[in-house]
Amino acid sequence: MLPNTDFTTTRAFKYLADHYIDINSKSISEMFEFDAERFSKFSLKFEDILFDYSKNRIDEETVALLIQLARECSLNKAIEAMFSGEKINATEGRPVLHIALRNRSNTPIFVDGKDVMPDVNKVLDQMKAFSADIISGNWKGYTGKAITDVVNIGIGGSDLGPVMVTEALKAYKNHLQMHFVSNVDGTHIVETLKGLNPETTLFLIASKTFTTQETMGNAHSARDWFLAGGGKEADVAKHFAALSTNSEGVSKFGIDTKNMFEFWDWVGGRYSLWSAIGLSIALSIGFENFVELLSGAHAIDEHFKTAELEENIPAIMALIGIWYNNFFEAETNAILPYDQYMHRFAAYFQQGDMESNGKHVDRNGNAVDYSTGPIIWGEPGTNGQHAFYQLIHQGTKLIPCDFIAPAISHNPLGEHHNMLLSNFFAQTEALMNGKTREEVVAELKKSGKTDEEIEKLAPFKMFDGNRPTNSFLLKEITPRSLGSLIAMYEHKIFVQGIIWNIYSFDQWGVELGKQLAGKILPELKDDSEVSSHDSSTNGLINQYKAWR
Ligand SMILES: O=P(O)(O)OC[C@H]1O[C@@](O)(CO)[C@@H](O)[C@@H]1O
Repeated sequence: MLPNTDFTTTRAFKYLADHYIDINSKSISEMFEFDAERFSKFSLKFEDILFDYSKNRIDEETVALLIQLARECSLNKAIEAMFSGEKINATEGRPVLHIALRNRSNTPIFVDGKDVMPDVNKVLDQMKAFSADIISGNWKGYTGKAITDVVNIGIGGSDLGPVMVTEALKAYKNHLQMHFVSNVDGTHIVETLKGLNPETTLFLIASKTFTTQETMGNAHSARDWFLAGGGKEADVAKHFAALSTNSEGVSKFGIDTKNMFEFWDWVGGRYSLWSAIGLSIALSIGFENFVELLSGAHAIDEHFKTAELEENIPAIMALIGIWYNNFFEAETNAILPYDQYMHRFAAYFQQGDMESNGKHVDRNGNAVDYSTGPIIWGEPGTNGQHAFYQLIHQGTKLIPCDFIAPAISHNPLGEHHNMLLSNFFAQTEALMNGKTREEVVAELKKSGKTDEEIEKLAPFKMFDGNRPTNSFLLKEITPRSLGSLIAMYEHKIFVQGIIWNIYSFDQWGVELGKQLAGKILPELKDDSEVSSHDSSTNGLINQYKAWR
């Protein structure tokens, strides 16, 4: 069982509340001034990833108290419970074992007395063979042509992970054109299928439950498109595969279950890219690179399981996040990858983090009286600098930021990477140091402004600084390093959920909207006036009917 501690009643919490006053009496830049060793004290390296957390509003006492907090919340016991297959997803009665999907050491992991690894490896072998067939052109469509385009149809965890990884690892892609359809808005599938040839298109219907409205709607439309384009019912098996836990639903849809790649209910949707859901990744970058991705994540799993908390990167990430979330009342966390290929990384962790820890009830079923999951957002650098960095630098909200960058670009072009990285380094420095009034006045004087102009302008050009950031510098974004980075964030989410005493692996909050949509859909079938809702919903529906 998971521990069940109210972290706000721990001694560490009380000490941290007192320490908050102390840490606010000094700035990050002052702490650097007084400690030449600060960078080495507050940075960790894992293989070719440097995690620098020194530009935070912390000192050694902060870190010690945060680690004490983790200990008082029995974090290590919780880690052990997850890795040993305990049913820690208690409201669904399931283990949480995405770590088994990438368990490259093949140590047995038991669920209900059965080692799951043989099944995991069986599906990996099936993915390997299938990927090789498609990539090599051995697999032929109904007119005998090789597959050229792959369309993954899925949403949430059945889309965001494959999209993020295939984009982040585009430098490793082969000749196959990858497409992703997720939204039930007809535009998404219509625009995606434009220009595709049914003879050479493979559809992956990615759905853990095989019941999700958007995915099933798009899957049926894809099949209609295929049949309208010349395919026959008998040809569906050559152009459709399913990635799911629901074999009954798959065969009911008409997909040959030999083209079904199964996974299990102990894989959460937002943690499923390592499973059969990752088939589009393997098709795009090759199975060997997919295994490298798994291996990178597995290396972090071992690190997370064994490293002392003081050197445990996911634990430190999580604890610093709790420091800002629960003591500085920071409501959001920005993830800012300085790499264009990583443009969907923040979006991926919007689901990963917010669907895991966006909870208001603790593990006893009681409403919490403290803040839980942060709002995750972000865009690649340097674009964000021209969009929302004004608020991060001079706004009234504290926004802890994670900056991520590779030292080596996959597209070295002149000075571009130096320009990109100069911004990566400068932004965290600027957020920390700010700009004092004296510096502003000196600058304005030098530019020839009069004293009166300086007096007027100075307040607007000052930066109070002391705005915290983490920096992740990767040697290069490779399948392995990306796998490690994703796993770091996954385990950060786990640690925060344990300390907030919430269940991070169910998602009951997504059900109500779906239920109400299911009630409204039949009302939209005809043009009769609707009056079964509040006046706003009735008004909106009836205007929709009048206009459509
Ligand atoms: O993979 P599937 O079963 O189609 O679910 C898709 C997504 O829908 C959810 O909102 C759950 O309903 C996400 O948790 C999940 O990743």
